[in-house]
Amino acid sequence: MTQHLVDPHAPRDLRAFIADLPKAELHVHHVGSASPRIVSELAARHPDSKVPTDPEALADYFTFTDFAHFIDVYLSVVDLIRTPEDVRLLTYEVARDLARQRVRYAELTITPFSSTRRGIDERAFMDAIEDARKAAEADFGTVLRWCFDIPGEAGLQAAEETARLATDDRLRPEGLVSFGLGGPEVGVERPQFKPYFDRAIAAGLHSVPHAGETTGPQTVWDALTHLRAERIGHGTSSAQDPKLLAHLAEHRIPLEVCPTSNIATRAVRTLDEHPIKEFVRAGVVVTINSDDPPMFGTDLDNEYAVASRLLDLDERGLAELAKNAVEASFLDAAGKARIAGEIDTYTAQWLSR
Ligand SMILES: Nc1ncnc2c1ncn2[C@@H]1O[C@H](CCC(=O)c2cccc(C(=O)O)c2)[C@@H](O)[C@H]1O
Ligand SMILES: [Zn+2]
Repeated sequence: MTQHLVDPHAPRDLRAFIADLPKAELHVHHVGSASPRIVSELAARHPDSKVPTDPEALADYFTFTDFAHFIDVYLSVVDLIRTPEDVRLLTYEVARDLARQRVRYAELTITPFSSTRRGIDERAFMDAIEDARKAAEADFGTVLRWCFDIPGEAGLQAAEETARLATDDRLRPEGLVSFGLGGPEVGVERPQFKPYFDRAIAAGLHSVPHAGETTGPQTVWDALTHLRAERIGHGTSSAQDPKLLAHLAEHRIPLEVCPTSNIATRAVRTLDEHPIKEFVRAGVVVTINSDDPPMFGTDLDNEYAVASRLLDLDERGLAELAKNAVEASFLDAAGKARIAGEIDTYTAQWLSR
């Protein structure tokens, strides 16, 4: 495991509280969540791949010099997923890992363009993720929903394909709730994707683009104004623009904060320099997420432990963070009330021990 996983500063009993705290995760990538075991199994099936087959060697392979290097490694894992059975297995196992952390609801970001352009049939792809989603809910009680995102660097052809797969009633999966934009931000201006987000929003999907992860606050402004973002993936550079922070706070537009991701991709130098404190101080709604947990040597529980340290939170503060994610989710009202109730009951029982 790389150095990130165990946050040495979080008190032991808070980690015990976090482990069983019911949680929702809103910013976690499908391929990025493939466990070292799954990745090494897939790599063993494809000897031509540069991805190590040994889980230990994989930890070193998942150490990045910069964001571009992260994307290269990410795509080498995408290349391993070649059949609908690979997709179904990966999705079900990701759900198992989420359930182990008491994640009761997750919006998983999937990049269907990356799979269909690598030859996976689109109908078989949709059937595979839906089969896994229904099996996971039945077997683990974890509710999964999908975000389809455009790999922005792949340009408007990828945008067109992603919008088609997300809005064609013969193809779009039942679990699809949102539409995103991922990949490198440098040189990938957000306004060009407006027509595709307009089509997705018209089809009833929620807009949740990445923005401000590796570029400045203008990218976040563009995501808000041109793509009508309801939440922002990362939004890290928002802290550089007090007007943007005030806008996010006033309009209660949540940031999907992924602390360890920002360190692993070198978007932020150290956790102590992470702007999450500024977000909270400005009244911005913050949710805690893991992004690509095995690739960053972390998991959602560890991200909550990191947040407890950076924000000096006790159990009640952590429960509020968890409820922020439930409230910011696109789950129906009854589902939100159920999970928020589980959080309150669990926290009350813990504090009354
Ligand atoms: N922290 C992150 N920040 C941003 N994105 C993240 C993060 N974590 C994971 N991703 C995922 O990485 C993918 C990148 C895929 C990509 O750039 C690309 C470029 C050219 C061709 C192709 C192809 O498939 O042929 C793909 C995105 O789709 C996104 O879902
Ligand atoms: Zn992401």
